[in-house]
Amino acid sequence: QSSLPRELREKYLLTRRIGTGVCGEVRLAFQRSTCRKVAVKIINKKNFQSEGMATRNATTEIEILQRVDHPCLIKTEDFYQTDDSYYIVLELMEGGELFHRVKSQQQLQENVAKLYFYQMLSAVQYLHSNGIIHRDLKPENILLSSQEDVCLIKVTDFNQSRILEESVLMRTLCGTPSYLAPEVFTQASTTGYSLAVDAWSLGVLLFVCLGGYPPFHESFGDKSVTDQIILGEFTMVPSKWRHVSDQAKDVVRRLLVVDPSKRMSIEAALQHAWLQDQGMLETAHRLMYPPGEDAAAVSMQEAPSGGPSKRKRGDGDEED
Ligand SMILES: CCC/C(=N\NC(=N)N)c1ccc(NC(=O)c2cc3cc(OC)ccc3[nH]2)cc1
Repeated sequence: QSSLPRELREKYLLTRRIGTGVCGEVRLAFQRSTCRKVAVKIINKKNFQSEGMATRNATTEIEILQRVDHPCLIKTEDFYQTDDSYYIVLELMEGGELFHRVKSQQQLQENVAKLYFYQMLSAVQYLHSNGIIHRDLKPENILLSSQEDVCLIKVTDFNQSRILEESVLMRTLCGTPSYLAPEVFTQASTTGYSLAVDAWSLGVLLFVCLGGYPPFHESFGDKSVTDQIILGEFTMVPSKWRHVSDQAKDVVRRLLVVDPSKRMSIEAALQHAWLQDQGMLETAHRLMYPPGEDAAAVSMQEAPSGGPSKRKRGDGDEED
C-alpha cells in the first residue's frame, strides 16, 4: 500500500488481485466513503513503453475512455499516476473476463453467445461511428457484469486503439487522381478497410464463444498461426459445432474472410438474420438501458416544484 499514490490510498482500500494483463494487474478495491466495490487497473509505465507504444500512453487511452459513452464500454471513475505507474479506477465487472467464462463452461449456449455478441457489435459500432478502431478485441478484453449467463458485457483495454484522423492520404484522394501512382489507390483500399480489423476479431471472438476453442492456433495442423490466419484456414470440429445453428456459423464464416473488402461489416452483422431475435434484443436493451436509471434522470430534470423555472437563452440572460 505504501507505493500507492496518497490520494488513491485515502479514497480507496486496495485488496486482492483479480486480473492480470500484459501491462499490469487489476485489483479489487473498496471506496472508503461508501464501501462500494471498484476495480483498479494498475499499468506500469516501463512495461507499457515496452509494449512498443512509444508515443502512445495510458493518458491517450484514458482520453478515449473519458470521451466515449456506451453501456458496453468500460467506464473510468478516477485516474492517478506515480513516476512508474498509472492507477485507473473502474466500475467493477463482477463476472470477470469472458476468457474465463468460456474456459470454465467449455462453450457457451448459443443464445448466450448471441446476447454477448450483439452487445460487442453495438459497442464496436459505437466506437467506429466515433472514428475509433479498437484493434485488440479478445476474450480477455471483454468483461462480464455478473456471474449470471444473462448479463451486460463491456469492452475494455483501448491500449491498441487508434483514432481515425483525417489523413494526408484522404486529402490526396480528394484531388485529381490523374497523376497519382497506382499504389496510392491500393494503399488507400487497405487503410480504407482498417475498421474491418475489428470485424475479423469479432469473428474470432464469436468462434471461441460458440466452439469453445480458437479458430487459429499453433496446435492445429502443420501451419503457423500466422499462415492459418493469412489463409483464413479454420475448422469447425463437428463434435463442438454439431448443435450450433447454420445461421450462427454463417455469421462466423462471413466475418473470418481474409479479404477485408469482402468481409461482412459491423453494420451488416447487426442486420444478419441470426441477430433478428426479438427475445435477445429485448434482453440486451433491458441490460444496456435499464428503465430505473432513465426514470431517475427524468425526475432530476423536472423543474423544482413551485420555484420560477430559470431558462438560459442564447444571449445568456435569465428569463422567468
Ligand atoms: C483504462 C484501463 C483499461 C484496461 N486496460 N488497459 C490497458 N491494458 N492498457 C483494463 C483492462 C482490464 C480490466 N479488467 C477489469 O476491470 C476486471 C474486472 C475483473 C473482475 C474479476 O473477477 C471479479 C476478474 C477479472 C477482472 N478484470 C479493466 C480495464
